[in-house]
Amino acid sequence: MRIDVISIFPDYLAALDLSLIGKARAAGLLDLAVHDLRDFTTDRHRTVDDTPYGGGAGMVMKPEPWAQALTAVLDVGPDADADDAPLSEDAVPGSGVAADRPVLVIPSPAGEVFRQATAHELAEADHLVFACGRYEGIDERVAEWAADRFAVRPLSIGDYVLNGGEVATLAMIEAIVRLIPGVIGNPGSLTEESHADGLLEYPMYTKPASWRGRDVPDVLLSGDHGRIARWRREEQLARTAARRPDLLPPVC
Ligand SMILES: COc1ccc(Cn2ccc3ccc(-c4cc(N)[nH]n4)cc32)cc1
Repeated sequence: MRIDVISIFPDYLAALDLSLIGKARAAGLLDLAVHDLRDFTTDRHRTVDDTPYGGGAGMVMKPEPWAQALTAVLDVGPDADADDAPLSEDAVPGSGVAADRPVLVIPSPAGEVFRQATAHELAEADHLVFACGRYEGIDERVAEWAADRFAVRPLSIGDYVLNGGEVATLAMIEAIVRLIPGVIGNPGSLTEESHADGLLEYPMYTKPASWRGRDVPDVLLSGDHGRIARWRREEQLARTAARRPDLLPPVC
């Protein structure tokens, strides 16, 4: 997988050099590059923003630097040798993730909510491009213009407002890249975590068996794997009902 990130704060993405993602890059499981949007401006002040048409507070990101940057990442990414053949249909119809069309993720408070299912979908893509906006956002015409060459996906990581797209991009890249085979040492853990089966994960314990007067549930020390599995499922359902009733499967 190839990932390109475009931002006016490229240092914000330095965390992508660390830990599992850093190791995946070193192992050749992931090809990732971060680009400074200001490198795609042409004026002396490297201007990326201007006042909003129609008035209103704040500034809006100018479209041309984005068009220059997005064109550049298409020319260096895995699509670079793509001939001018018409873009293929979606690999999964309606998914927006086509066999050879790069996905342009635009973090936005106005985007579709990014969920674990979205992470699985985007982990199948060959090329992801993240456009990290700042100010009040990016001129709307960029997403319209980009739709000819990208599957454009405005995505939100939750119903709260950040100052820009970088934190959302870090969260989404981490959620996506950990699903790539070989990135996580123990892939079995991917199937037992929250949201993997639609429910919240069960409580976890490790040594010591008794800690400050609090004991690990006896069932987990019983060695009865069937009983342990049943207890864990009951705990998942109880925890999900208490904290995220919206995730509970419908009662038939
Ligand atoms: C018009 O209202 C606003 C619009 C944008 C902003 C700040 N901002 C600028 C770019 C950008 C990209 C993503 C996000 C974001 C994503 C999530 N889930 N929360 N916040 C926020 C962003 C403030 C206000």
